[in-house]
Amino acid sequence: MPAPANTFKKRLEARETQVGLWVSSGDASIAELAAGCGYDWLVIDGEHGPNGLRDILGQLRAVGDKSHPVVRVPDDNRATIKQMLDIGAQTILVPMIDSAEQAREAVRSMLYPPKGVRGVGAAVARASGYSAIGDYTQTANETVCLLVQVESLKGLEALDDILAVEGVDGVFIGPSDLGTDMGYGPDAPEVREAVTGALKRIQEGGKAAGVLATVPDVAKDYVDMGVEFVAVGGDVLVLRAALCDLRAKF
Ligand SMILES: O=C(O)C(=O)C[C@H](O)[C@@H](O)CO
Repeated sequence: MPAPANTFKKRLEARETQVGLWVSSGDASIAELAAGCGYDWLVIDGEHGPNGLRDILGQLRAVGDKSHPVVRVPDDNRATIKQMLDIGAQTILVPMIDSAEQAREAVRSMLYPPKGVRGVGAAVARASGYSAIGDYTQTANETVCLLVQVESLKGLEALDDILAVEGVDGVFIGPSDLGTDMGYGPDAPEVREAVTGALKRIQEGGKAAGVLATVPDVAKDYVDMGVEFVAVGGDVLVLRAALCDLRAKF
């Protein structure tokens, strides 16, 4: 029996637009709740959310097959990527990618030899159903999905080289980090122009493009552009706004 198909990856390859949500709370109940709201994908945020390996494991179990969990790792550390894949993440989002070399190393971390350097331990891991999936090691390379974040001026300069890296399935432009590097907030017109231009370059470069927009009208613009994976908000941001709005009514 082969590794389970990655429906998110297949839809990226079909150039469909998938609507997602950032889940930064680190809470499995909120992840489970969000998974039932119709989002095609959910970022389980291991970079800025209070998420360790077991926290992410709990959120993967809570999301189940109700949505597609995209695990954002803290950085491009090879061992961390291996651990997230072994607990069952199929799609990994790697932040702060500034060069093609970094992107190539991230690809190698995702794949079993000879194409990569992912350590073989799936027999005792959730990814293979604790060995229920007998052919996991032989088939997993085709089902994992690597998304890299380009979110600095240096990364934008290297974007064409990053787009040429085989094994990168999608490139996400991070408005907050890119904007800060540019000297602006994420919603500044200068940042929106840079983000939009980068997204078009990604698509022209043959990769799936991704972005986060917490302002609905901006998110709609990206969906209308045909951006392939668009996060339209975050659990923490939406919850706080709703709680403040409710309190203001009394
Ligand atoms: O730079 C960005 O924007 C992102 O990478 C997304 C943020 O990190 C996310 O936490 C929302 O603020």
